[in-house]
Amino acid sequence: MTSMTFITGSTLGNSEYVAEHLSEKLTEMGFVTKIFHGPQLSELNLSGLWCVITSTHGAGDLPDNIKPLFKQIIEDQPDLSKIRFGSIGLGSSDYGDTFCKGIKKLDQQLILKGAQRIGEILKIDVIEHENPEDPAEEWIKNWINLNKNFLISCG
Ligand SMILES: Cc1cc2nc3c(=O)[nH]c(=O)nc-3n(C[C@H](O)[C@H](O)[C@H](O)COP(=O)(O)O)c2cc1C
Repeated sequence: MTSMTFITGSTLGNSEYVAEHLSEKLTEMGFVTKIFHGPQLSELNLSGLWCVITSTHGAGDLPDNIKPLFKQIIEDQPDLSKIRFGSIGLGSSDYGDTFCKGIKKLDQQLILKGAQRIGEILKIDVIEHENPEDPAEEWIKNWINLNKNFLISCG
């Protein structure tokens, strides 16, 4: 059975709802999922599939609950080369240049530490999408397809 780790950063809960929704969908497809809301690096298995979902707050900042993980990734320099991941950002285009800047920062650090991003970052504009779960569900179906060969090799 394939495992998927969801990691969220959230202030108001929207990113957490998206993770919970996607986790349910993947469970229906036979995945074993785990969700971590603002985890410490030490809690995470540094291999396999990750889906990182975070909003942006302040002036392009990550939410407070995922700042410790972001800092640990920069400072502890973990080897993330056994991770394949997807990135989802929630933000509002009202914020102009800082639209979805949080996920861009985190995504960049994961790649710098050797993790391989599959597919493009999904940036969900909450102005356009009253239910961010909808574009996220579409995206993850495509993302699973992009990982098909890897999933087959996992058995
Ligand atoms: C005080 C505040 C600052 C925000 N700053 C940004 C920002 O700089 N860029 C952005 O894309 N969205 C920004 N947003 C929008 C949030 O990212 C958006 O509302 C998102 O759905 C919140 O998700 P969450 O509940 O998971 O934190 C901001 C929202 C608030 C309330």
